[in-house]
Amino acid sequence: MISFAITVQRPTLLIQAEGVLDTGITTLTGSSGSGKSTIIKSLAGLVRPTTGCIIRNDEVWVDTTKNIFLAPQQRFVGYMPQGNIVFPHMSVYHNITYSKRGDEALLSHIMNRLGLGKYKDIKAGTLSGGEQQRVALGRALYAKPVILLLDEPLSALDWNLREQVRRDLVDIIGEWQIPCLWVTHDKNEADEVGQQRWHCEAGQLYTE
Ligand SMILES: Nc1ncnc2c1ncn2[C@@H]1O[C@H](COP(=O)(O)OP(=O)(O)OP(=O)(O)O)[C@@H](O)[C@H]1O
Repeated sequence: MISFAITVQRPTLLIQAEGVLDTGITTLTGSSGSGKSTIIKSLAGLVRPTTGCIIRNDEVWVDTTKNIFLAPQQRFVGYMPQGNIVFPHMSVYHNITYSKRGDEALLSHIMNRLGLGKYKDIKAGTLSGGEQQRVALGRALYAKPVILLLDEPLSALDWNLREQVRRDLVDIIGEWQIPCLWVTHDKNEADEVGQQRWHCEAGQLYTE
């Protein structure tokens, strides 16, 4: 379980967010510029909150009153950013094993589960959008994440691919039994995948 209560001061916006992430998918919707990526990046350790704390079970990731800030690599989060999600010139194998945290057994399980075995030595940049999405998820899972942070995981895909990839992501996340924060612009997508729903507006996080 991850609990947090943070603020992040941006030049034009104060972002205030408080919540608890437990096993299962929590979706985060909100208009452009409302603060969604800032919240996800704060959990990943890529943004330093101005004030507040982030705690996973008994481990303090951030406590600004005590000047505690755990670096991203110490948090073991699986983070899938928006946009270009694979290293295009690296093979699927090297993309997935990038974190060096997993082992052969986990690699083989991920390859099979995501249907990537036959692409192992292929350059990731040559794969289709949906296949690249699976490679990115494979890389996140190989890091043995304690939480998955997905920033618009379907936005780069063609419409006809989205439903299948969405179903695959939901199934796999369910099997891994970890918390997942899934950012999306699409309210229908949020309805379909989320057990818990959050919404961000003008920097303020609301539970729906
Ligand atoms: N590194 C940064 N430095 C300064 N301001 C930033 C930085 N990153 C984001 N912001 C500002 O913080 C606000 C929230 O941005 P954020 O990217 O979190 O929004 P978002 O809800 O994810 O938007 P989108 O849906 O368009 O990705 C915006 O006003 C943005 O300009």
